Amino acid sequence: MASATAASSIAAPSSAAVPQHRHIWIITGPAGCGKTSVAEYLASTFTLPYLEGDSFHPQANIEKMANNIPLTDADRWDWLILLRDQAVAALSSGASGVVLTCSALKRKYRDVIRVASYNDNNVLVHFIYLSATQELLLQRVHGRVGHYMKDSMVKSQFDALEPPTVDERDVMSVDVSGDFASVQQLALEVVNQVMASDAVIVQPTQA
Ligand SMILES: Nc1ncnc2c1ncn2[C@@H]1O[C@H](COP(=O)(O)OP(=O)(O)OP(=O)(O)O)[C@@H](O)[C@H]1O
Ligand SMILES: O=C(O)[C@H](O)[C@@H](O)[C@H](O)[C@H](O)CO
Repeated sequence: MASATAASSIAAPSSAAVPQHRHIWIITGPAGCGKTSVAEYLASTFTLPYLEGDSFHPQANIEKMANNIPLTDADRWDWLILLRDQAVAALSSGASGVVLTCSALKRKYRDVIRVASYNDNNVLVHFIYLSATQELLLQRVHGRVGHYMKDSMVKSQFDALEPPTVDERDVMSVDVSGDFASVQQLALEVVNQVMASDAVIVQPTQA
């Protein structure tokens, strides 16, 4: 039978896993892949600020998309730089990480966000790419109500898309063909893996 002694009943100070970096988590993929629900889930699970990339588009971009006109590279540059600046600002305000949604369809768009870590060695950028077929996203966008982006725009998103390649080592791909709960679980596993590899174990200082 275990018996607690006076000495063993005093809890020893425990070691702690402390992240070495601050993290920008970008949830990416074409319209309708589920960026919003994954981002909200991760932000609430890890208590991080959440930036909805679409809400930073200038009105001219929203009007184009609402009128079924795909954005060009020129339409996106300033928006991408603004998203990067907003993410960096969230970290500068003291957050240990920030979750950002951004379609980031092309490699050069992802490169714009990557600059955040070139400018600050304490910052790591990670892309969680929500992978789906065009057919599935057509169905999901078709079923969505009250959004300016209609299913007629899904094809143009895939035309522009440059799916991340294996040499983009900061990208983790998540298959979103499952239901909400299973997609959220896959995204959670990805974040947990990165956080585990970034952690150092800090032993408590002895009094
Ligand atoms: N795993 C899922 N299973 C079923 N439906 C889903 C799933 N994920 C998202 N949806 C639905 O698909 C639609 C598109 O999802 P959502 O708006 O989150 O995508 P998004 O990537 O944020 O899109 P956008 O870039 O256009 O803002 C929504 O109606 C959402 O409820
Ligand atoms: O780069 C783009 O073409 C845009 O960011 C789009 O992806 C939309 O903002 C989004 O899909 C809204 O539905």
